[in-house]
Amino acid sequence: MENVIELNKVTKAFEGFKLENLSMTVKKGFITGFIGGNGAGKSTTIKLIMNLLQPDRGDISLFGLDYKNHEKEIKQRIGFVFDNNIFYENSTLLEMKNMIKRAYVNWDDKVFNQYIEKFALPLKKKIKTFSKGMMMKASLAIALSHHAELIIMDEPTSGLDPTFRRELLDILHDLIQDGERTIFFSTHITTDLDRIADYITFIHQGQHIFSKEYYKIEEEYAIVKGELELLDRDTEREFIGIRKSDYGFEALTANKEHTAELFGDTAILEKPTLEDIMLYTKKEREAYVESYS
Ligand SMILES: Nc1ncnc2c1ncn2[C@@H]1O[C@H](COP(=O)(O)OP(=O)(O)OP(=O)(O)O)[C@@H](O)[C@H]1O
Repeated sequence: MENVIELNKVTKAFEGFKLENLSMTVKKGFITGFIGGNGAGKSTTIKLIMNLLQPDRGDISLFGLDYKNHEKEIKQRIGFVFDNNIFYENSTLLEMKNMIKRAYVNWDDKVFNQYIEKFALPLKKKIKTFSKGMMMKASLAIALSHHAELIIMDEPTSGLDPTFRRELLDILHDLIQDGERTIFFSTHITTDLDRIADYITFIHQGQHIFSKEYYKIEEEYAIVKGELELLDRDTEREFIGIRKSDYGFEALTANKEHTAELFGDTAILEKPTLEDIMLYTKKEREAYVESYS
């Protein structure tokens, strides 16, 4: 399968934060959701992918090309939806569009006008009168109007109400139907991904935890619930993070089949949410740091 984005052992350090040896790929024709807690390094990774930041070490390629020799070509092929407002507030959307279109060889006014109609956006009102949802739709309309093969978005659904979010997710879903476009977007709202993501990439404190097909997560991970007597040094090794209470324990396993064999019907296995996986991973990493510091 073709990789549209490839990061190979990418490291980027800031004071107090290090994105370390990040290797990941984004597959052509699919939607990849990019998750991680606050400060995990999602925006930093997206900026590296967009060449808005340069790595200290490691290689980044898009469409099999590197920025050093192919920056212009790569940028033409990406539609980037920013997390904050890039528009001039006193301009109209029409004025902004006429300015931005000059940067793109394949700009297509017909496509732009279709999105303007679909999103019911006013072309001649000043941007400062736009709501957050309208602003997001305007960014999306612009990102989609130059026949970009790759759409990258940093937190596109944050701050949007549920109706707008739903609408945006439906649009993203429609966009990839021809198998030619690829979407990569970061989000805090992991339930959004249940609806549309084919792949999930998860980072935590600058470390890559996994990149997986969504359905594999359900196959491999489970929440396990049982009585405390089931836990000992051996069985605890089975888990990523354990929560104990007077009534029993709840834990996450990344080895569902083996766990099911080990505990038989003494424990209950349930389907985890992405939020569960993030929470237990955070717990495990914190416990590890605590015990070795
Ligand atoms: N230009 C910079 N200079 C110094 N530190 C930075 C810079 N950009 C980001 N950081 C730090 O890097 C860390 C990761 O930030 P980043 O914005 O990539 O995380 P994130 O996963 O997008 O978080 P959030 O979900 O909260 O937006 C943070 O601790 C942040 O303060």
